[in-house]
Formats: sequence, C-alpha cells, structure tokens
Amino acid sequence: MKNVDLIINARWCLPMTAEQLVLENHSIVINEGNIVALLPQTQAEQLYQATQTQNMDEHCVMPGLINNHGHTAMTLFRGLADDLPLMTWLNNHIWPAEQQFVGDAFVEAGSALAIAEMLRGGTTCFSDMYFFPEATARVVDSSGIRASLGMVVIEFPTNWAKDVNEYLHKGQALHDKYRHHPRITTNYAPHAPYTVSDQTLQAIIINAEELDLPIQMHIHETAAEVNDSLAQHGKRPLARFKDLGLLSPRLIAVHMTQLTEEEMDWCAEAGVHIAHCPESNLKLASGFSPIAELIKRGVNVSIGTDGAASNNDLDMFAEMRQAAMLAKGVAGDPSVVPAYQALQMATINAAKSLGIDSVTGSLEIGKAADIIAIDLSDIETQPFYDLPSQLVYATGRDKVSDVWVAGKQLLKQRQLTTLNAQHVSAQAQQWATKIRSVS
Ligand SMILES: CSC[C@H]1O[C@@H](n2cnc3c(O)ncnc32)[C@H](O)[C@@H]1O
Ligand SMILES: [Zn+2]
Repeated sequence: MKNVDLIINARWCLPMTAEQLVLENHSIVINEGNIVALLPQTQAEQLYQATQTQNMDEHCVMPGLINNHGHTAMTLFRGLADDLPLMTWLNNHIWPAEQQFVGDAFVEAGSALAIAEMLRGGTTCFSDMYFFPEATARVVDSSGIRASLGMVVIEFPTNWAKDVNEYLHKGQALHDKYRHHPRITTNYAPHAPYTVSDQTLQAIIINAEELDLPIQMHIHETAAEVNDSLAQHGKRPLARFKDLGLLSPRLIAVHMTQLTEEEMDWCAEAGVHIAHCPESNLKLASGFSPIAELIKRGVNVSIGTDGAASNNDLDMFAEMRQAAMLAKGVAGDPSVVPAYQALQMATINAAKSLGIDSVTGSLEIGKAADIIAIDLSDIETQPFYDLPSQLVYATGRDKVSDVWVAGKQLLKQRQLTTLNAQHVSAQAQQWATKIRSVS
C-alpha cells in the first residue's frame, strides 16, 4: 500500500482527455498537490492508503474551469453602467470611475470578491488584465487559486502607470517576482488596437518571445473598432497586426466578433488562440464571434467572462452554455459546438493557450489536482443520459460543491476555506458606498 494525501472517489469522472470519455466509480489519487493515479475505485482501495478520503457519490468530478479573459477587480463596478455600447461605456463611465477609484486597495478587494465568486462557480484558474496586478497576485497567492496575470499596457496615464515605459517596467517586476510561483504565471496584456501603438506592440512581441509568454489583447471587439482602424491606419486591426508579426501561437485574441473568411484563415495558419466572451459581446451588443467557423479551421477557442462590469457575473457554466447556444444560432446549425466542445473550451483549450496545459486543464497523472465536484442529485439534473449535456445545458454554478487547486481544498460543501466570505462581501459593500456617494 502506498501512502498518499488524498483520494477522491467519484461516481462520474470527466477527465477531459479523450472525446466523451466518462469514467464511473473511479478514484483520483493525489499526493503533494498532483494527480498520481486515476483508476477504478476497487483497485485504488487495494493500492493506496490516503490521509483523507472524499466520497463524491452523487457527483461528477472534472478539471476546474479556466476563465480565459477577465478584469477581476471590476467586480466592484458590477452594475455601475449597464445597457451601453462599448465606447460609451468605457469613455463616459468606466474609465472615469477607474481614474477616480482604482488603486491597490480597490484591486485587492475587487480581486478577493472575484476569486470568491469564481471558486464558488467551479473556476480554478483565470487569466487577468487589470491595473495593480500585484494586488491581485497577493490574493491569488493567499486564496490558493491559479492565475495568469496580465502585464497591462494602455497608452494613456492611469493610476497605475504614467507611460509605456512604466507599464512595461512594472509588468517586468511582476513577472520577476512571481516567475517561480507554483500557481502564478504572467502574460503580456496590451489593451486594444485603439490604445496601443505599433512601436509598443513591437517591443511587447520581442519581450514575450524572450520570456516565452502569451500575449492577450482585445481585438475586433466591435465593428466601430474595425472602422476606426481603417480610417486611422488604412487597415483593419488584424491586417495591421499581421504586418507587425503579432499573429502567432503566443497571441490570445479576445472577442474577435468581426472576421472575414481571410482573417479566419490567417488565425488558423498562424496558430492564434481566441478567447471568446459570449455574454460580454451580447450585453454590449458588440457582435457575434463566428466560433464554429474558427473551430472548423482548427483554431483553438477558449472562453472568458470578461469583467463583471460588462457581463455582469463571472459564471463559467453560464458562459459555456451561451457559447454553445450562440454558436448554433450564428451558424444556423444546431450540430456545431456540442456540449463536450464547450467543456473543452472552458478547460484544456484555455490551458493550451496560456501555455500551462502540462500543469492543468485535464485530469491526468502528473498534472496538478485542479478539480471540481458537481452535485448531480438535485431535481434540476434529473433524469440523466449524457454527462457533457447535463453539465452544459442543465447544470448551474450553484451545483459546484467542492473545489481543489493543486490538491488543496478551497471550497468545501459550498463554503470557501481560504477566503472569509463575510469579510469579502463587507469590503465590497464599503467600496460600493464610497463609489455611490461620489458618482
Ligand atoms: C488595461 S487594464 C484593462 C482595461 O480594459 C477595460 N475593459 C474592460 N472590459 C473591456 C472590453 O470589453 N473592451 C475593452 N476594454 C475593456 C478596463 O476597464 C480597463 O480599463
Ligand atoms: Zn476584456
């Protein structure tokens, strides 16, 4: 008998390693934060002795979800400015509010709120793009979640940095500080085509190559963005970035609602990844990303919530369902983006785009134990025929009962173990009182 830290016995297990593979009555054996075996429960009982055993008798156990694009601390602006198009929302509401309130304390409180919400919804990893990422990093570190934090660049002064040099310098400092952290990686996060110059993008491409990091950027979010670029540069943003050499497997293009056939071919040929944000695109009426067409061409598509000020939640179960449904509507074909593909987008595809698929994104021996358990015993999930279908089309985030990241339990029967939910809520309410009194 081998001694191990934890055994999770699962009624159903969806490892996300092979199309439609569903294991029944299997055990996930975990030691020092990693998965060391995945085998039938009867065999596990003979081979392993665990310090702790968790029986998930009515649950599906699967890899934690990866929210592949967001602005964590914007949870504190949830509901501040609704029902507006992107540029009105940014120029008249969000950027002024950020100028007034965003700082280290704001980002720490907003990140704690976001991470609490994400963990309770089965998200074990997120990719972020926001100011004061060192404050987010502290909460990632103490809460136990996994994250890829953006080294943001936006070419106007903000409370975080006065110019491009300072943005790049502060980003580099973040990268240096966390480069050996077991759960924190970094990515370059130039904001958008209309806020970052060619010269800055060239510097970012070189830096990203040197540090071997992904680059995430809002691209082709709206038709107005594309038209403005035509007026200013004589090119659509994607053509401009193709000429700059930005289209490569490093790039995670966020949104991508406006695409010609030729542009989709460029993305496929260059190995560009796409972070699809269906709810944000719907709420701001930004457009519809043709993800079925992109997937058909072999483009790696993942899912993000975007910030809570344009969504207005960080619910990856809702996002998976929207992604599947919207793709069918856009393609006029119900067979596109079936449930299993939506689950891939929310797990392994995101891990691949972030360059962390050797660590997370599926349940495999040698990977970190980033695991969620979903209770399928309730009335809303009866009867039961097909597991992926049940998870994407019938289940909600409230059915996530338990969450582990790197083998540490962060949600236990829906209770957060590392974050104080009352304190997190109280802080958010204090910020809202302050923001309300000024706005
Ligand atoms: C440089 S930090 C991120 C910056 O982006 C703003 N933002 C939030 N959501 C969106 C979106 O959908 N498109 C463009 N910009 C967005 C956020 O408020 C920060 O200023
Ligand atoms: Zn965004």
